[in-house]
Amino acid sequence: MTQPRRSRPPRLHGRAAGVVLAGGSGTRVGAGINKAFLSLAGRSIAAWGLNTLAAVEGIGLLVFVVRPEDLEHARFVDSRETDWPLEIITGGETRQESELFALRHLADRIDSGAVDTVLIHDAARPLVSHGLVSAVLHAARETGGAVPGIPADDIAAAGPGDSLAAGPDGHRGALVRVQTPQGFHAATILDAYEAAARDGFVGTDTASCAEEYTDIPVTWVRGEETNFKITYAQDLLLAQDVVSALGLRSG
Ligand SMILES: C[C@](O)(CO)[C@H](O)COP(=O)(O)O
Repeated sequence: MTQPRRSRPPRLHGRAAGVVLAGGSGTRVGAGINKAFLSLAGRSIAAWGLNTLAAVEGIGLLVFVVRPEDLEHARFVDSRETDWPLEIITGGETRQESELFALRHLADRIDSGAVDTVLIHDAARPLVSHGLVSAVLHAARETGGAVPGIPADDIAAAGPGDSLAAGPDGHRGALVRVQTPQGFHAATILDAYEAAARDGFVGTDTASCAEEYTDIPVTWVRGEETNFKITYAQDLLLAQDVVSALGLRSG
């Protein structure tokens, strides 16, 4: 059931921009529509992450990246499921291209200094916590780039180039399972994506492009097991269980 629409406070302050990516087909979940718009405890999967990012001090605007065929769904999320206005744009053929389009959408505000940091998040990770978004934002502001990660203790060894620069709890250089949101100094990551576009580079996530095209020592903060990505139908069932077990609500 959809929540009643609430009035939108004239809030958006802060120089960080949140970007939520729902530009893939998201069909492996097998529901016939993009998983980002499936319902999780009364709101779309995408709305959960959007509302969490919106609540974080320092995030001043939200860009929601969707496929052209999902624009109607996105407008519904904007008008009925989030309290803050979304800037809805259409993405590209790949994640890399969708990120590029989001950064270009912000380019004027990045150039003017109105946006200093960008946090890029998967719509398919609805249960990211306020604390984790905040931690990534703070770390990104300190170091230029930060991602959430969970040490992959079950993997025996990390080869050179497989690891991030530094992380918490003595896990420096450890191999980690990377999540989102991934936060970066805005002007640096915009330049990186423009350079990558010129080269035809296609990375797997924001950190991979940063590692290829910037000198930022991408650091990581401890991620959360509950911040898993919904890919298959069973992931949605798990998310529903987590929501009810932890008594979570969106917005
Ligand atoms: C960025 C990411 O969430 C890291 O785990 C993951 O690579 C996203 O994959 P997707 O196929 O672009 O959703």
